[in-house]
Amino acid sequence: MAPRTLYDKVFEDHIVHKDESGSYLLYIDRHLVHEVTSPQAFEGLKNAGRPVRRTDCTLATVDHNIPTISRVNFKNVSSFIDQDDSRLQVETLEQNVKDFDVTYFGMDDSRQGIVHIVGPEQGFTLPGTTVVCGDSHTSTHGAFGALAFGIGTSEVEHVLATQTIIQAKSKNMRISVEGDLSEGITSKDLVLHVIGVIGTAGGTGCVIEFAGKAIESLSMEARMSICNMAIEAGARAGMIKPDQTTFDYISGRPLAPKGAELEKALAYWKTLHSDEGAHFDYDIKIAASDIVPTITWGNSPQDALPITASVPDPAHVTDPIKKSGMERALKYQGLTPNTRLVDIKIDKAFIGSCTNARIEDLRAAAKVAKGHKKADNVKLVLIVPGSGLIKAQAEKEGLDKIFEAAGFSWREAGCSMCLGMNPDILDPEERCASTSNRNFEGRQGARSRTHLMSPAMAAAAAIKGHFTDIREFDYDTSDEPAVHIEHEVEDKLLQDAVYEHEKEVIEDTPGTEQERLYDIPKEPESKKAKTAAPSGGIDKFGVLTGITAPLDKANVDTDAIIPKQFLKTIKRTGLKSGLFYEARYVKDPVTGKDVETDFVLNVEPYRKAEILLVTGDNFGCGSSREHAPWALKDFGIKCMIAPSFGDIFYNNSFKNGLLPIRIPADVIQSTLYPVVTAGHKLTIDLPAQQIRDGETDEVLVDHFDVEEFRKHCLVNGLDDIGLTLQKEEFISKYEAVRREKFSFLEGGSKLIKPIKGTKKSIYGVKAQEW
Ligand SMILES: CC(C)[C@H](C(=O)O)[C@@H](O)C(=O)O
Ligand code: SF4
Repeated sequence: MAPRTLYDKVFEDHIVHKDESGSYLLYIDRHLVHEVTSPQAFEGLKNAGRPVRRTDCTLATVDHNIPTISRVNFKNVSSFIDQDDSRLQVETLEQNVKDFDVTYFGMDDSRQGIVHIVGPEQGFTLPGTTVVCGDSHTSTHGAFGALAFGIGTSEVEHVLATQTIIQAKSKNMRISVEGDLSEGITSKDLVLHVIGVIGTAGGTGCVIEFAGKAIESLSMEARMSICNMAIEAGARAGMIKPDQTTFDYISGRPLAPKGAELEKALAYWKTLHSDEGAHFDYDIKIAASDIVPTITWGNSPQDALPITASVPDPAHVTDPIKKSGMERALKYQGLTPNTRLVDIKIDKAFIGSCTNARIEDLRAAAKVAKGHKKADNVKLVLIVPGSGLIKAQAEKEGLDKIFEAAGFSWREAGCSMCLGMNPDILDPEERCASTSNRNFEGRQGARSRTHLMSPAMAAAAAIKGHFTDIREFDYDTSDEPAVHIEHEVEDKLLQDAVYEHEKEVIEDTPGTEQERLYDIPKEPESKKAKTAAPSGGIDKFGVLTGITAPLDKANVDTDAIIPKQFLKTIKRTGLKSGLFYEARYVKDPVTGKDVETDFVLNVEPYRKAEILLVTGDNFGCGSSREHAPWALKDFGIKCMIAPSFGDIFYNNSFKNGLLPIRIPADVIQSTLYPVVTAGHKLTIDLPAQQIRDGETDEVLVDHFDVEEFRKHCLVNGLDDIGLTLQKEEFISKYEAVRREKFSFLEGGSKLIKPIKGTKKSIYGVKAQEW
């Protein structure tokens, strides 16, 4: 057999079926679910009378919408969450997990937390598995050597119904970080540096394997931070080969295999590495010694600079798209070119998110905060642990006390100010030192200004009141040992906790030990997918002649296409007014009402545009929110043309009957843009894969690429869940083989019983006082 990459191996081990057009049906081992991207998927199942195929492969928690204030008085979601739409989304999930028998960690369960923290923490995420979630940062789980990627809501429904996903094979990219990281340099600096080098579109169409000595010497927490941000480099997924560090992390976790099954798993996991001589489409080398403390200045994660640098000056940029992008970012961020980064003052700091809210991150921040107080100009420092268990662990180590003594605010677990779907947001023009992963316009609140950095750097900025080079920070080293917990001690704590919890589960579960641990709970025959209703169908796409709106911008993220406040709906429609909301409206200072700007879609004739012609790369990057294509569709857009698209957005568009077309930037500039700006419509002929001038019928693009299977579905208006269910025979066959070969994956989340209402932490300490 030819040498294969880590990605090739995991991909190939999950192929259920390959059709003639070259499209694959992949089996999904682990499906994580949260409240924002699941309501419409469960609704779809209900409408079609479909069950969740593998409840044991599905695990749900709640994270985006929940307040992070103390839960001392928590009774239930209805009385605890004030915001109506947030409450509705959480309540809808709670109803759905009951209706579909999905294991759920709710707000009264100390295992609740950010979905990407909970999966690994429970041992649900395992090497060599396929992991999906309706969330772009699912790439996090790739740190275990899993193939993990974000999906849209239609795909969530597809996975719930069929336990499979339709996929094209991505390209292989390797980023090797050679040598040792310098003292004080963290995984966050490393990943920001990498994105600064390859750009936010650098990984488009690829799965990135992070390799090299610097990566291998990192802890699992640090590896997760890196894979977490692979999506910010535009990649489909990030992966790191599993090794002893991985196996040690997994061992003893509640859902990890045990005994003979663990031995069997280890034998397989040890084969998961790229073979000598395996082919990589792109092979990038980075010297670890080049990496210094890194922070972002603009509105894209690629706007990363060493802390020793100054704000860039657009006067030195020649490329017109880059120059105007830079000018816009500087204006938005309220920055003056050539100001030293260390001279920029902050208003708030946020230490949290699925990138940096693990115990190691909190320890790093506490080490900096110890013995200090936040600066007077800093109004708020939010410390938001990634899960209830991390919170409990931090409290056991006394980190909460260190933070409180420094004047920081110690909170309950959730996504919090990373996205601000809950009440934790910045006020307009406030500047935040943030450990999250996205610095998009409006990300942390309308007109908010975000700068990404490591936990230690964010804590140092909070103490000093301005960005600070952590290498020059004055640590209170005399107290350091009190904060630093030896790994062995920590591991022991975790092991005890896990076993204690597991005993509880096993005692409650009938059957033999082997059955209890490894058997899939039997679905009643009547609930099997066979009963599924026929395909629902999508709008057909044939030949479209439509008004085409030009959009002269690169890296348009899905946060910009549809901001977070519109994600709280539990429906797929009604999003028209939210489309490009921040760009289309400004608030009238007197009346407080929305007033239209001169954004292209507010101008005639583009109010009736059906096609969007984007000149810059990477349209629809970032978040997996399917609300972006829903909003475009609601507006009337049916086709988007751009040099490249964010992977998840590209997929989501097809699922909704929208056609994204990739056309090289120079062809757009030289051929399409002049026709469109001259006021001509375009004709998109999908069957012929051609673009013509809508007025003269002149052929402008003789051939554009589109995968055969996607074209087939679009032209015929086919719903792919219906199509996949016709492949039941292949799915069952794969499952039979999987039961033998990967027996250590059986049982999944059903090995844990929901312990709703429990006040007990698995650490055996009083984690929360509710
Ligand atoms: C809500 C969800 C769709 C979104 C994502 O996909 O990333 C969110 O987690 C984010 O970080 O923007
Ligand atoms: S990126 Fe932020 S909002 Fe998205 S899952 Fe992670 S913590 Fe939550």
